[in-house]
Amino acid sequence: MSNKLFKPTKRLQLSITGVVLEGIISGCNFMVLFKVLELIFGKTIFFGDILRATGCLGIIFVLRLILYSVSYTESQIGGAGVSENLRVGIGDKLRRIPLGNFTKKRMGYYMNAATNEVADYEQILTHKLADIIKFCVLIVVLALYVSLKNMYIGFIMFASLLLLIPALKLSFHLVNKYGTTKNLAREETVSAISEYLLGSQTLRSYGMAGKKNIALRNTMKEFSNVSYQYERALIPVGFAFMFCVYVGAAASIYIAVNAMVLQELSAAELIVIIMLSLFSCKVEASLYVSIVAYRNLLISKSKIAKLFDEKEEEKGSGSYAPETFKISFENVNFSYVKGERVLTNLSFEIPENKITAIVGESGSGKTTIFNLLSKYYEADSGTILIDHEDISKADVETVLSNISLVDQDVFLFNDTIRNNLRFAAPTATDEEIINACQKANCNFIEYLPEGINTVVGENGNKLSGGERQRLSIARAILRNSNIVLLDEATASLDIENELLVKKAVQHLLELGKTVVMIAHTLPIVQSADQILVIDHGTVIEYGSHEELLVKNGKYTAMWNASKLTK
Ligand SMILES: Nc1ncnc2c1ncn2[C@@H]1O[C@H](COP(=O)(O)OP(=O)(O)OP(=O)(O)O)[C@@H](O)[C@H]1O
Repeated sequence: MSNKLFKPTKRLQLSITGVVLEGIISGCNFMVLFKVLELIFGKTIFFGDILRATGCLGIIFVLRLILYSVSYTESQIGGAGVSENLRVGIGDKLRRIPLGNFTKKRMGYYMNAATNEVADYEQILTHKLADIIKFCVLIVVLALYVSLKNMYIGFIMFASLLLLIPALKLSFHLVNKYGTTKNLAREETVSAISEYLLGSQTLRSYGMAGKKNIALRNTMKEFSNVSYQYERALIPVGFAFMFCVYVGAAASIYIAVNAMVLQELSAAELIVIIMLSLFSCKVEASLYVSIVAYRNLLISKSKIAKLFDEKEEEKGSGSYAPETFKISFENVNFSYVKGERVLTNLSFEIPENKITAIVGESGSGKTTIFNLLSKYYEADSGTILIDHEDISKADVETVLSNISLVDQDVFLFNDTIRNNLRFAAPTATDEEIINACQKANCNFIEYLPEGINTVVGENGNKLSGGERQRLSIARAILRNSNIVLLDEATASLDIENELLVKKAVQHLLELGKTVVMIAHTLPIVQSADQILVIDHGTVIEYGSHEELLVKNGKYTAMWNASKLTK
């Protein structure tokens, strides 16, 4: 599929033909010049000849201008078309890549692929390919033309063209070595910039923004160092190649002068051959630079192709249609990094239509449980069931259709409250939206001048943390999924907001949802039907608040500690 996306469109192929033709026609200027020189040296030039020559040069100029303008426009349109197809293709591919792949580091890779790499590939199509073909054809035509005048000079021109082979072989080796590193450094820079932009508020508050941000500066410095190394490695090869080409041109001029002395060449032929020898040096230099740049830009193409080859989420291989929403983990093992176990033989049951709270020390694996349940990651072994249906047999979308996640980082679009909620249920009526807002205790909407038509600002920055949190619960209610996961949903809230969120969660229960919440503050989990205490990726205690206190274990210790910090 990806090969199809890389293919130049018909318009682009046409524009390449146009550029090549324009290049060949430019060579005709020399023929007109040659004719004029012959007439001058033969002392047979008349005013009419000058007019005719000027007319020919004019026609060549107009033809070139038309071909160039049409080809340039067509190549830009065709190139933009291929870029658009590639970017749409990348967007579609990203939809099928496991969600767990979207780490901060990988984000830079994906962003770089969709922006810089595609732009580089567009350059291959709009400039480099046509230039390479044009220069190749032009230089062969010139060498053939010169061969007709003097075969030795023609031979030198062909020989210097052959010098391209070792020069390019060596350059390609260097491009592969330094170009790949340069490409990686660019990826790192994109990652660092996006991380910097996302965290700019925090960085500013610590006075680490702008030039003071050493990490970002180092990444940029590394990129400019690698770019410098790349150029420095290539310059000697290019210089040696051009030196040989100019020595060849000097030899051609020497042979041509001798041939004129021996009266084998006319003065007009001598002048044209000198001009063509020097012109072909320039064309060869451009050809060399274009091919090396083309090879470098191909790294971008292979990067995009690699993205298209990335492993996709497993398609659902069996039937999956839970009727109830009891959740079971059976002997689940999982590691993010090979050898570093995060969940070990984890087994538990979460009853339907009840609140289950997951507590445990930081890093014990609570969020990881949610990550596996939402299929952001796949378990290494063991089974995760929703109503006896193995979620590994279902598509991510199918599993997520039953789950709503409310976490600390509520994502809101810079749009109205109505539209922010409606994306959870596109067909929801205003009445249903208002109803969900009431159930989620979003009473603040009543005080907004435009009610649900109020624009919430970029990522909801016109709302408080508690208001955003309750909107997120309203979204979950509107979505009407049977399982609601709350990951530290009240962590950053004051007592008043925490209470409102608690009430909203209670509403979820009334709606018959299976609610699972991760919470650090134990008072909020006190009323949960079941509490799972996680330690080092395994359940060490479970039961209600009262049952756990009787056990006098880890939960009791946590409970006592929480009372002390009050
Ligand atoms: N994407 C990741 N890649 C590698 N390791 C990870 C990743 N996410 C979490 N971990 C590690 O897995 C372990 C469990 O993390 P998890 O986020 O599940 O803990 P948690 O109990 O939710 O912690 P907290 O209460 O602090 O949020 C931690 O040691 C953490 O460093």
